[in-house]
Amino acid sequence: MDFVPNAETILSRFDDLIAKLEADSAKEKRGIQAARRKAQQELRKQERETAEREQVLHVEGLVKHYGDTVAVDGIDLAVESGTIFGIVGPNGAGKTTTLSMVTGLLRPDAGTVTVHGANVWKDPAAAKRQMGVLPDRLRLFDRLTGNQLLYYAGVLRGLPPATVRERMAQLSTTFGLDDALTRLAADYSAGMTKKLALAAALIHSPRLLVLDEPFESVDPVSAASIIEVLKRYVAAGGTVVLSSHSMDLIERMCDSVAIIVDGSVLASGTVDEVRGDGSLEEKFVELAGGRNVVEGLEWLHSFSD
Ligand SMILES: Nc1ncnc2c1ncn2[C@@H]1O[C@H](COP(=O)(O)OP(=O)(O)OP(=O)(O)O)[C@@H](O)[C@H]1O
Repeated sequence: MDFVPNAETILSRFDDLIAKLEADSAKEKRGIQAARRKAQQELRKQERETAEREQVLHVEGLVKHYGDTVAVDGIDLAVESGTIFGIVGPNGAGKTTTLSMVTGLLRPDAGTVTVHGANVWKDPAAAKRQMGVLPDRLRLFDRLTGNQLLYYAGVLRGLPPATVRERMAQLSTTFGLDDALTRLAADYSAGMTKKLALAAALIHSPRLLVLDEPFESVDPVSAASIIEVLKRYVAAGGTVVLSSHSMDLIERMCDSVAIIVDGSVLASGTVDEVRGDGSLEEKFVELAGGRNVVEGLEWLHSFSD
């Protein structure tokens, strides 16, 4: 006779089965949770690495005093690779002082600057190797010709002479300097000097370009060529930090912007974030304290002769 389990036995088997399923699923759940934790750790690690890799320039707490004048008052900046970062601000705001400290030309009173992880003041050789710099009020060796200046800029950066000559030819054509290269730098116009210095800053194809007012004195056609060169450079992974008084150029070419007033960053972010609903110029005027009221110049309206 076949054994027929009674209802109690059947219930008890169901309970066993449910308990087993619950134990299995708890075990499975623990396994899945552990796998998720591992994936999350991996993701955080990747995010950290990406953030470190992408931050080409990191400026923290930069300060510079000239006697009683506080030129730079605790500036922080973070610039990602493959972007153009614009610095704007009124005259005397501290832009040149900031960029001079970023490039290792001026020692800060406080703060740190790192370029691709290299501290500009602790490991200047490693940091400067990665930078191309167009300083403000630049002085060229003006008894040299344009050709000689570009050649020395290239070989001093360790490039083979043949490579330097090839790049010189391409840069001078791009910047419209072909006819000027045999002339002494002393005889260059302000705009030509700027373009020659920019070519010298680019010749070793640095990872980071720091350009203090690259468009000052430059004609619109040359400015368009410079913008084109810079855009292609960042598309290939290069990074540009530049200062300018042209809000139009900054809006057209920059990914991010910082507005500096009285040595402090009053706004920074993407160009869209900073300008909000208005134009960048409106935001600039608002943060810089508005336009000066012109009074007391009536004498200028009556002529002395
Ligand atoms: N070598 C110096 N000695 C004394 N004061 C200085 C020196 N260099 C700059 N300053 C002062 O530091 C402040 C910031 O000057 P900085 O040249 O950085 O301004 P900026 O934003 O580049 O101005 P601009 O748009 O006119 O070029 C100004 O008050 C300036 O007078």
